[in-house]
Amino acid sequence: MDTNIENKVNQWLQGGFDAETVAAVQQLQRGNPDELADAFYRNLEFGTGGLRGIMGVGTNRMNKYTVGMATQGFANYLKKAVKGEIKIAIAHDSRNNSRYFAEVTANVMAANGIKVFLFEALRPTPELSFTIRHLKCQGGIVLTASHNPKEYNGYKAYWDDGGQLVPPHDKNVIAEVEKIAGIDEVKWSGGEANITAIGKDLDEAYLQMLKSLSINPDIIAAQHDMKIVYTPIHGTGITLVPEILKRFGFTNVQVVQEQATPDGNFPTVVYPNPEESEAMSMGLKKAKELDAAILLGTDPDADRVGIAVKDLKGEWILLNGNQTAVLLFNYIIEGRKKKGLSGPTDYVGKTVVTSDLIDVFAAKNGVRCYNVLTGFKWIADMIREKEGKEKFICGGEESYGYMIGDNVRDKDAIASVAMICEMAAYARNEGRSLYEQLIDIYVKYGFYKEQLISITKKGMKGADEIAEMMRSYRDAPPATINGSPVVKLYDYQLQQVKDLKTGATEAINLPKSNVLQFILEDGSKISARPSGTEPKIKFYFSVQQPLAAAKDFDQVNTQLDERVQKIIKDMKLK
Ligand SMILES: O=P([O-])(O)O[C@H]1O[C@H](COP(=O)(O)O)[C@@H](O)[C@H](O)[C@H]1O
Ligand SMILES: [Mg+2]
Repeated sequence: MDTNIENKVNQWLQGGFDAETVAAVQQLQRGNPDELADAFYRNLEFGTGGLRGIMGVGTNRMNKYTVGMATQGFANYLKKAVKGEIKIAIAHDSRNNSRYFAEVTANVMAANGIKVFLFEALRPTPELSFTIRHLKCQGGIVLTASHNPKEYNGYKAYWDDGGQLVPPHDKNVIAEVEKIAGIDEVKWSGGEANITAIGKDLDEAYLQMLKSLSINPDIIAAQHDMKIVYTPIHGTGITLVPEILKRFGFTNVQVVQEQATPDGNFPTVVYPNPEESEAMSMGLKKAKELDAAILLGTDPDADRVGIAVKDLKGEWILLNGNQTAVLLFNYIIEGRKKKGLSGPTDYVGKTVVTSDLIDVFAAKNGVRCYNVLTGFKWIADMIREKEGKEKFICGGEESYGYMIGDNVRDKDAIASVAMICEMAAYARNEGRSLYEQLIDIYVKYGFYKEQLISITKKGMKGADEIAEMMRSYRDAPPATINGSPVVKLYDYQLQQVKDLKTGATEAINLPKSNVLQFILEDGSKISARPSGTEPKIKFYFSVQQPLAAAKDFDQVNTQLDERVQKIIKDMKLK
């Protein structure tokens, strides 16, 4: 065995870990050397969304010790970076061990003399972001692995603006964590008096803020009985989604009862991820039965939301994250304009792998649109940088995350559900459906079609394979894809975009990231990047074409679909 792994394993066998942990390590040693290597070959790292890993023993797993060491490192850094009193807020989702890890985190922070506001029970991630700002904390943590499978848990870490850690703070926290030689350097307990339970008051403040986001409350009043089906998929959404819909004025909200109870085993789904059609199937069934206007489903920590609506033939379809983002951004931009709320410095934010249709209609409406790297923390980072200079309106990304206004600095499914329902009510009031609305946008600005493929490659070996795939695309980019020449190559690792015809290069003004984008002569765009939260490599496809009239929708839709399939085939991804 690798000596690095061996050393770490020995440390866990001898270093004062509890008997149960030691026994579990020994059992892996005896029965499952591959699993043992995977559990110890590296330390859990801060990725796109903080720490995330499978629960179990080992340095590469989520457990009391890795959570405790991360927290001690975070505490050490906070103490160095902040002058005066330090306050932090802590929340958790419905996963197994989330409450326990939240208590471990609270105890370690408190034992370090930090004042802790700990939510009394599960709450949505965006509420934690709001709470940091509301209570003027210097940082915060949510114990959640978001939409990952049930074996996972995670640790989203926040700074004083309510956004997840970005450089230099993320690197600095990690450096502090790495300095911790062993678990006896962690202050596990002794500061209990520093912990204050929070709950209802924060809910109230957050809900009131959300209510103020409504653009057309009068239209909701007219359409209050629009039938809405909602599923929290056993997560935290149940704590606030029904309540915000009520406060927005909706009176006909049906919750999918079988998925209403928070449960870390997510017993009715394979993955608690609204991106997966399977996770939405129970909701869909109910929406069909009730002949609802819209179905919405949120992930366990209620920061992402998936929706389903009826298409032109009256069949239910799940919209992807780009389609929802397009509808939502368009509603907010146009709605603000109509209400006289827009201003000269208005801007929206999205990630580089999110539909370029948003850039197009934002520009046509006099709103700036900025692109950042994947990860909502980059949208939050941008807001902080532009604070006082430009006005943030909304943000979003293809992976079902949206943010409205800047009172929360992470994606917010509570706000999104309310706004999406308002948008559906608005369309309904005009005698239109959201699907028709989407087609109208395509006719006006161009038909953009996107698809995502994720290839799962688990463990140490999988990570190497993913790195190798990226390396070979980088070293030998394809000359053509689906018969169309690759004309531009964006390499975010090199921070440069290269015109492959002239050889000219331009700088990309974003932090380094392992992302590649191929732009084809026919306007198609293919992006590749390793996921920062799951053992996956992700490919994003985007094709486009003008749409002359709504009646041509089916035909152009088929053509664009075929183009995507051909690209996928040509790249040998299926
Ligand atoms: O997982 P969440 O919902 O907390 O969300 C986090 O991870 C998602 C997936 O990232 P990746 O493609 O690197 O796996 C990102 O899109 C999102 O911005 C980030 O906040
Ligand atoms: Mg989530």
